[in-house]
Amino acid sequence: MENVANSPKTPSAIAFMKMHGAGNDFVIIDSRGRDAVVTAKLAQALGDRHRGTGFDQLAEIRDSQTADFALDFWNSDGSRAEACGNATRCVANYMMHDLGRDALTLITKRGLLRAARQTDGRVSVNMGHPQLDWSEIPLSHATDTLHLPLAGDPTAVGIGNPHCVFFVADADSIDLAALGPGLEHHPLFPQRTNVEWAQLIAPDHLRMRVWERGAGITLACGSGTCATVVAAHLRGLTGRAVTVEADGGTLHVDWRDDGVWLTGPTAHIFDGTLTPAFLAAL
Ligand SMILES: N[C@@H](CCC[C@H](N)C(=O)O)C(=O)O
Repeated sequence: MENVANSPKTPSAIAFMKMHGAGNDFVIIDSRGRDAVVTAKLAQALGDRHRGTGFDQLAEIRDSQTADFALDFWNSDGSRAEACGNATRCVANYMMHDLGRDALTLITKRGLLRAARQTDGRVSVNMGHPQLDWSEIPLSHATDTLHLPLAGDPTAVGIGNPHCVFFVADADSIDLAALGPGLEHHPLFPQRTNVEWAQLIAPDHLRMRVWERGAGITLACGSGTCATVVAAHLRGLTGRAVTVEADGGTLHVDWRDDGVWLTGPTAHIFDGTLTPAFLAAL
């Protein structure tokens, strides 16, 4: 991918939107009708909460031949992500307003996804079928993904991106900053992993906290919420339709025959422009 600062095609200023879904916050750049402008360097610089805008993920909207639009994701450390449920819901809502529709399709590294606005204004996305085989998640070697060979007996689930889900008695007592980095970089996960700690409240209700790969502690994680409900159901703790309380808000997951549906609130907070000086300094 070309470097923003060095590309002759790079706009001298780049417009962006700031959005969040249950406190999981995003910068969105709409690159429909032009070449992509986001690079790892731009994501890293912009993700700095003091010298940039700060965000958990940066998403770039692209033209697509096969869906209403395409979406690429970067974490705040500059790494790419295959999936981001909450950013997908936020962008889908913006695009549904833009296109005057209540439903649409989009393409991510995860594949073709469907999104729809509910009558109460919440936005749902079908995140596809979960990956349960060690090689798909991926793990570094063949092992039982329902009971990983790690202290705390977590479950691994792929939602296009890797997740490691622990079931604990009290999610609020977990020191995310102390445990997250070691698990994210554990050799069992060759592409690193997102980590969730979930507490059972009822068979249709969980409390969940998260350490995100490439972003650290975040207030919610859509794909992590999907992975948690899949893991909880497979371990016999919950049904397939579960409300999940994250630190930043409430999300709902329904694991249906056509895939895992994630539903929740979205918010468009403000719009801004990256200045020529910021872009030139990259
Ligand atoms: N916030 C996300 C997940 C973002 C990507 C993740 N950090 C990764 O690297 O896989 C969500 O809402 O799904």
